[in-house]
Amino acid sequence: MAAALQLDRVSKTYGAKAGPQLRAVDNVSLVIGEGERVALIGASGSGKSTLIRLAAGLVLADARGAGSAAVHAFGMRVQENGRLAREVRAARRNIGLVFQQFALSGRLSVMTNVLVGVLGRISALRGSLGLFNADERRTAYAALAEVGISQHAAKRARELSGGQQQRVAIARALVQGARLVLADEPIASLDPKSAKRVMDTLVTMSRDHGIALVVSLHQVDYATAYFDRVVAMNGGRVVFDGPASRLDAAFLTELYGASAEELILPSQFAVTAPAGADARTSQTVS
Ligand SMILES: Nc1ncnc2c1ncn2[C@@H]1O[C@H](COP(=O)(O)OP(=O)(O)OP(=O)(O)O)[C@@H](O)[C@H]1O
Repeated sequence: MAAALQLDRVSKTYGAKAGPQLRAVDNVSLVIGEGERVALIGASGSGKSTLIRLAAGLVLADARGAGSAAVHAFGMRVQENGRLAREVRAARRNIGLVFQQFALSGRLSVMTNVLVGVLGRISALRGSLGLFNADERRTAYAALAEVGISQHAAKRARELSGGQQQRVAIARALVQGARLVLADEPIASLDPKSAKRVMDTLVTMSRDHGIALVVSLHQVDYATAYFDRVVAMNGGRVVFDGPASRLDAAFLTELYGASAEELILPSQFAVTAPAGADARTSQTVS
């Protein structure tokens, strides 16, 4: 069975060759299994967003010679050797994005934003005219109900709170039929209650539909409460890949440096994962 996501020797260097260069991601190889849930943690600037963008083919990896750097999703090539693959569109159909920057169209209705999820499956003409059929509308409404915001279906997306907008993006991924969801800091700038709601929704979606989930997070307590597997980055490299239970305070303090206190110790609020979300359920971080 092909992995949901496979990164092979992927690096990303920013900056012109002549000028100062910064290696945001440094030779990362990673395999995420089907239905697996992984939290990506690390200090600001450690490369989490760049890695997620590389996985989605939104950022091109450094070219390093034939076959040396590649990204595959469900066995389909996303990019290879610094170029987008020919089959990238097909590969992306399996990948749902919950990103702040690629969020919603604020002036369109919540329903229409969710229906964008079907665009990969219907003709460009029907999509551009917004001619969605009754079945597609029913599916979109069901997805909104599943994430708990169907009552807002007719509102403009910009009228919703940040957390509700993230849940619209999750509904869009469901309608898309995504088998892997990449969420880049989905709870950054949300209040604790909304953050928990969004995390609950993501993990429940993953569990109920067998969707693999990769979530970058600033807050370590959410990573340990919701995820079995944690990947930690530092300076563009993967410095830890294993069960959340193996993360200890000394490692985390080193990982987060000066910001450790604010991000790890002590938590201002208890983070409790939904029942059965993962191995470390109902964990209270103190
Ligand atoms: N488009 C870009 N051009 C130049 N440098 C970039 C670009 N995007 C990211 N970087 C740099 O690459 C490094 C990694 O950034 P990235 O956003 O991936 O880190 P991050 O771990 O997601 O950080 P944060 O938690 O603050 O979002 C940083 O030093 C950042 O300044």
